[in-house]
Amino acid sequence: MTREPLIRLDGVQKIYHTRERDILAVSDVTMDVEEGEFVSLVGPSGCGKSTILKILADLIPSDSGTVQIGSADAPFDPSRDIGMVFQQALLLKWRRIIDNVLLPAEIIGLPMKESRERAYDLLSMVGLKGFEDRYPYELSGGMQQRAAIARALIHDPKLILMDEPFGALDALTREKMNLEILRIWEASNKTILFVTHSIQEAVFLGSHCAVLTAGPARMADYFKVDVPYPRKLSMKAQDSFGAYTQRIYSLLDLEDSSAATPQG
Ligand SMILES: Nc1ncnc2c1ncn2[C@@H]1O[C@H](COP(=O)(O)OP(=O)(O)OP(=O)(O)O)[C@@H](O)[C@H]1O
Repeated sequence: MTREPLIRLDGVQKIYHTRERDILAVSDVTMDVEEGEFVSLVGPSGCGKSTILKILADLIPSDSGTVQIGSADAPFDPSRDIGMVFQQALLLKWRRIIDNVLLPAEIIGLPMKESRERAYDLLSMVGLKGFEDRYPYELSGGMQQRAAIARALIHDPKLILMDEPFGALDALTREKMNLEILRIWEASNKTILFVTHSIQEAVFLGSHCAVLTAGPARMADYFKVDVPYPRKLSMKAQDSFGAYTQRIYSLLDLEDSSAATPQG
């Protein structure tokens, strides 16, 4: 028996209606995401990446096509089963780190004793053991983003949506966080959809890559990245890795499209 995908998008389209004009933000996005996958959504600014995450989070409706998350056997409730991480950590500056991590649990109304224990475990998992009682201003940008990741995991969601989570970090911290997020993904067994502008980051992290193009917004490709985990930064120098980044450069018209590309 084949397992149903966690997410099934089929012909999804989104048009924003403004006073001046209609904006085709997403045109015909089709993809299946199996539980436990790490899917990178890569593309230029304005190609509709955030719009896709908003549709998945049930924050906005799509205009046509099918959006299915979960199944009759495994129902999915966006308010409980999704954790979100944004470009900015968005921690409440008057709350200690532990209390920031506990915020979604408080909002949903989860039992506090168990949640507090889980928050300590998560902060340890993201490398913030010993920083539980600090305030956000006492942490670096990378540490704040780790706290935001712990907060996204506190209610044990099935799906993590990450919108350019490392976009505001310096290059070295970003590479370190790339390794961290893979470690957290492997330890937590979650399904992750990860939006990025960085082609290198998309390939390095993803078990699959969805490539979106702007003008008009459309899904140009969806392929499996056949590079084994655990991934190491040195893998970026491998031919197979380069072939995947080349494939995306070609799709985005950033490179000579005659270069060889792997089949996914
Ligand atoms: N609420 C809105 N009303 C009108 N247009 C919108 C709205 N939100 C997004 N858009 C437009 O839809 C298109 C896709 O936007 P979206 O934010 O999804 O792109 P993106 O790929 O996430 O961009 P970026 O990488 O710059 O964050 C853009 O042209 C944007 O201007």
